[in-house]
Amino acid sequence: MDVKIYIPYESAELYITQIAEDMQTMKSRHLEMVQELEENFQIASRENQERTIEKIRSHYQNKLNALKRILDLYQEKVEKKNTHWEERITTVSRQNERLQGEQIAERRRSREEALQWQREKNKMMELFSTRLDLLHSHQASTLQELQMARQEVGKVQEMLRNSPQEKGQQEAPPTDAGDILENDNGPVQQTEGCSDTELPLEGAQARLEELKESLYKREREITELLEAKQTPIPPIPVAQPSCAVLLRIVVEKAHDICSEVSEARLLVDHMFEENRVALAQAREKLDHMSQMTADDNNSGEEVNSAPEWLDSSDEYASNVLLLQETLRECEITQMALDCIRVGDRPSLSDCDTTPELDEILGKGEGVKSVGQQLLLLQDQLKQVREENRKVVENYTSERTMRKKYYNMVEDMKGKIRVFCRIRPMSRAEAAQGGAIAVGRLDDYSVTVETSRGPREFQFDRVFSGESSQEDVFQDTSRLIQSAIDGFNVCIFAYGQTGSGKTFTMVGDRDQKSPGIMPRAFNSVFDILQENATKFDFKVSVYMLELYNDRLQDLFVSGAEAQSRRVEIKRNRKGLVFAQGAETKEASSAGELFAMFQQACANRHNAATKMNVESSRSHLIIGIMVESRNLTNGSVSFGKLSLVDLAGSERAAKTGAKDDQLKEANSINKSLSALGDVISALSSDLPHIPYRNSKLTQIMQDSLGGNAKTLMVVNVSPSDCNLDETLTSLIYATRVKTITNIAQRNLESKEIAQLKEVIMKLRSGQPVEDEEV
Ligand SMILES: Nc1ncnc2c1ncn2[C@@H]1O[C@H](COP(=O)(O)OP(=O)(O)OP(=O)(O)O)[C@@H](O)[C@H]1O
Repeated sequence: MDVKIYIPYESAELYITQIAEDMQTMKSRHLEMVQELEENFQIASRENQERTIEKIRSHYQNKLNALKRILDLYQEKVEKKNTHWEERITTVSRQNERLQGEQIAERRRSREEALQWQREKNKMMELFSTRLDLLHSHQASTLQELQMARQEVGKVQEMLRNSPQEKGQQEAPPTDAGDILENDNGPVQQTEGCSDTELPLEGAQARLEELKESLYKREREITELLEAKQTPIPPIPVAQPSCAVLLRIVVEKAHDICSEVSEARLLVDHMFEENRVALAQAREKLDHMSQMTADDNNSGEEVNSAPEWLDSSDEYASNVLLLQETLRECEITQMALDCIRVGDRPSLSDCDTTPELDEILGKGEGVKSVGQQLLLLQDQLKQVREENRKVVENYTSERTMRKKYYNMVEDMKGKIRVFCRIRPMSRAEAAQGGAIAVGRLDDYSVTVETSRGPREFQFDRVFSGESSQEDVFQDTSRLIQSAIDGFNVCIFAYGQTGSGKTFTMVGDRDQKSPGIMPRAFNSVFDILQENATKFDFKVSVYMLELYNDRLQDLFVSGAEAQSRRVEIKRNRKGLVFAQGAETKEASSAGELFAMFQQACANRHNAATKMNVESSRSHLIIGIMVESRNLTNGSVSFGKLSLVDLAGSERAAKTGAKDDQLKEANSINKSLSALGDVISALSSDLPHIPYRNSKLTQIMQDSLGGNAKTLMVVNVSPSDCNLDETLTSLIYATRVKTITNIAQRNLESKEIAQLKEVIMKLRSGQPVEDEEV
């Protein structure tokens, strides 16, 4: 049964109002809760996001750390390899030097031997000419006698011809003569008559005999003389001990090289093997030929007759000779190579008593063969040296290439490039008796002899005292192109006073050897000229001096310079500019150079103990190049800063007093501020103290900034300046680790146009509609 409860209207209204109010309260509470929940959700999602970000960050940090570790490992490896190669190079260069020394000694020895040979030859020539003279005189007298003999023979023949006639005349009339003959006295008379006619004949015969005898005698003498002429020249007494020593030294040295240089050892082994094969082949061929000769001899009818082909061909004989010669050479080479490999020390007496060698050398030609053998060994030594040289060359070029690519990578990373230039020893240093303590090892390394042994430094390029201004500039010209392409480029020289900074940056006094600055002026305008069809260029320049911590405009002099206030400012992009300094436009290298000369004339120089024309200020030249691309209208702004720093110095050493002492203090202060900036940058410190000096303020965009920077560290080679040189080199090494963030200053056509409009508006010029 339904029970109905009636609530009075007022109460019901009250309840309903109450319920409505409660519901309203609940709703607002719910809304609050929803809002709270939403807020919580947002907080939670933000936290989530942050956690994710943190996770990603740590992930990448880990990755970065891993990469860093890999890089470190790689660098360590590279350094290890570097040291390994350097050691090898040092060993090889030392060997090379030793070999060169030996070569000189050998050359001297062979010159002496050649002189001795010459003397002996002259002696023999004299002997020959006296013999020839003798022969000639003999020949002349023989001819004379022959003439005489011929006359005598003529006479005898005449007499012989006349005698039968006379006989006929005597026998012809059968007269009294026969009677006479028949007389008792007749035969006597006849005999007498006969003996009268035969007497001259007998005399002629005797004379003939005499002549014959004399002719034989002459003939014998001439034959003897001729024979004497044909007898071999007695062996020239070459200084055998020197040969023996030379042979021993050559073999010893070759063995030393082989034991120290593995490539040489391999080469000798290879040569030995090749020679062994050649020797076997030559022997085989010679055996074969002798066998053929013997066969032909046996098959021939006459035992002693030579084979047909032997008779018919001279070629055969010469082939045999050639083969014998080859065999002999191979055998000598074999012995020499064996000695070199094993390290035997042959002496000439050994050679003389070794029957094997006797056989090879040939008894009568001992001296000549030793000479030949020496020549052979010298040839081989030359070959080994040549190979050695090639190996060294390969090492060097490989090392150079590696460093070149390493530098390129560093350059791309934005590392500041550092060149080191060692100037020649100055007269003052030579007079002080200073020894050379700093030297260039190769294109990239410099070595310093310190009291604790040699210390090596690596740079992007190293120039020695012999390097020309052109050599130094050649490697900097790439940066000038960068300045024109819209980069900020800074080239500065650093080093102790008198180390050659001004020589490097400016050149010598009369500009016979211009330095980087004048060369850069030419180079800028040469590049502009080359690109004149593609770009429109504008070149402007300021030249400043930082003297006693005060910036001075070098385009003005005297009182005006004193009154003008030049301040270092940086634009929004962080680029440094000199406010208050005059900026002049230049349209040619000549014009720029004239401005430079004017500026140099206003610069502060003074003589110090260390340098007769010491720069007492820092010279700063800024060349701004604005180039408008004629094809796309884009504009780029590049700045080439060229800085010749004043020299760091020790007051005591330079002999500075009064004003000069003040100058020196100011220079040293600014340089030490520069040192602090370099230290902070190289140690990655959060704060870089650029503001400590005007010099560091000027160089702010070049060191750790957005410029491409090249520093030339100049050093003296003398041990008198060893401390300063070491300090400079250590600083320079630190600078090398600083990374810049080089950026191109490029604006699109539109921005460039708008800027132009603003400029026009500022200067109150009218602006066309289409310009905007
Ligand atoms: N590479 C070089 N070849 C020949 N002479 C040199 C070379 N470098 C320097 N010199 C000579 O050495 C002397 C000192 O050089 P320089 O004036 O350039 O030194 P610096 O470092 O600028 O000195 P400072 O800091 O005192 O101005 C000069 O006479 C210069 O001609």
